[in-house]
Amino acid sequence: AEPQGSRLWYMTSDVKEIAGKSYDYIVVGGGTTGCPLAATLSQRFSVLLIERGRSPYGNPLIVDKNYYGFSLLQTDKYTSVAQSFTSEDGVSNIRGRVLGGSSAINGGIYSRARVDFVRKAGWDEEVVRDAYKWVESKIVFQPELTPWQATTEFSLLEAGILPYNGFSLEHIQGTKISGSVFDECGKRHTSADLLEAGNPKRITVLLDATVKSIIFHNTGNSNRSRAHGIRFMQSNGSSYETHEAYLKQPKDSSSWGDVILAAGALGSPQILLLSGIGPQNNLQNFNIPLVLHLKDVGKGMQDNPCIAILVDSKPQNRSPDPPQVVGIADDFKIIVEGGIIPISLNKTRITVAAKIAFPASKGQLELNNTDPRQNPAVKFNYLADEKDLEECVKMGQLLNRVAKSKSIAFFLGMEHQNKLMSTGDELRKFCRKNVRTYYHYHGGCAVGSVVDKDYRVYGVDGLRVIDGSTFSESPGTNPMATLLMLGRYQGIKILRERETV
Ligand SMILES: Cc1cc2nc3c(=O)[nH]c(=O)nc-3n(C[C@H](O)[C@H](O)[C@H](O)COP(=O)(O)OP(=O)(O)OC[C@H]3O[C@@H](n4cnc5c(N)ncnc54)[C@H](O)[C@@H]3O)c2cc1C
Repeated sequence: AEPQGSRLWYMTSDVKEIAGKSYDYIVVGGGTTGCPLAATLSQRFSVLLIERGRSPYGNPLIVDKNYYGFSLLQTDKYTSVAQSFTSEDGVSNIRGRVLGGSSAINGGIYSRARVDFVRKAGWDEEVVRDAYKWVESKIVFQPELTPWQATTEFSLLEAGILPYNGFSLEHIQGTKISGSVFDECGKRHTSADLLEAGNPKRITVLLDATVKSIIFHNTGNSNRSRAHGIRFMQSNGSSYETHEAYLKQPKDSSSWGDVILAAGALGSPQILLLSGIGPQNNLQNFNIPLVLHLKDVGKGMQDNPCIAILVDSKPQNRSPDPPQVVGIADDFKIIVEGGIIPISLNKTRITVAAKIAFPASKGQLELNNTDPRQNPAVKFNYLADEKDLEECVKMGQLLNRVAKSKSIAFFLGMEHQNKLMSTGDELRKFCRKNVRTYYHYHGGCAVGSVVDKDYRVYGVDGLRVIDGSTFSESPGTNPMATLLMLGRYQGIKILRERETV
């Protein structure tokens, strides 16, 4: 068993211990959405939560704010807590690979989605509110501003991002201090901490195990396939050594549980494809037997285009400082944050970065090999749509105003030194050349095209996807809060569904 402090639920890295066992629910991916989902389902059902990465507990790269950003620098192919990938656009990016998922490596900003996003999603507003509050009572904190964050706050106000809204978890126009998953002692609380709110006797966490595919059986007379279990391997073991775990199958099939993919915007479409669900031609290229031709798996991939300015003129050795203050500008279309980010083990840069909240450009994800541990091929088509390019110009103008603010000059002890772009043409060129990620990528298993409004995969039984891959558009604000909420929300919905069976 893995070290887990005083935690009561069972956690192991021994794949053989789990092989052959059956559970009411199998949640694939112990990330931002998967942990609250597993915790909630465990209130009544046995749950296997299977995660390809290791434990976050006791790892300073994850839990200690002083090491914020270091986990993004130290990536390797199969075991580091962050896995790097480069999209086909040539932009380098990161995904979480640890219990807690990307909530264990991210900037920690916690901000609820607006009510219009919730309404458009068709969610029950009261259950959403309760689910947000459930998360917030456990892992969300009001930050005390660091000197650089206080400077960011003043510079955003000087740049005209008004009004000043003080501390707020809501997504409101202007400048606000946001919630954070770092507590007052600088300790990060990941989604894994939410497992403590479940029933420990019914949760089994299998770490260091990568799911290769879903096991399907044909049901009854119909030709419909039903998920029956999963195939998995030791994450750093041989891909030829495969194990299986199953869903319990009580006599009454109406009380069967589900395999639920919560493997993130890259992981969930990848597992569907590896399991034979997706566009036929992509599966044929890799000789994967077709279970269901579902053309939209991997479609609609989006990443919010970002541009950033370096505020300091050269690398220094400051303490890393994740964002605490957010500017929400241009009628919610632009989000701005500042941070101090390590660029090597002893050098940092001070940055202010802005993202396009609702990009129009979309791309796609495809398999490029059949190893579930490797990244699939993904293209986001950053700024391909002219509207995104024009929004990027506005972001550039806004960042220029922030960089030239008196607050930043005061913090640095001098005027901003770096050359700023000013004309539309210069900024367009700058955007095209320097577009990068804000790490808020999503899509690939969108509601309405791959999963239905209950997050069940179309055309098969016993299989759902619940995570960032299901977003057909960005929540506008930082997505973590809404994904934590979504795990809890869908868990509650499933429990309620089962009550009526
Ligand atoms: C560097 C960075 C900074 C960010 N900053 C912020 C921020 O400050 N605020 C904010 O709101 N958002 C932020 N985000 C975005 C946010 O963290 C993500 O959108 C969100 O965490 C995604 O949640 P998810 O549940 O969809 O996926 P994840 O949390 O990534 O979870 C997916 C899990 O599935 C596991 N998995 C994948 N494939 C398999 C497999 N085959 N078998 C077993 N397990 C598998 C992964 O290891 C991972 O643990 C940031 C993201 C990054 C990367």
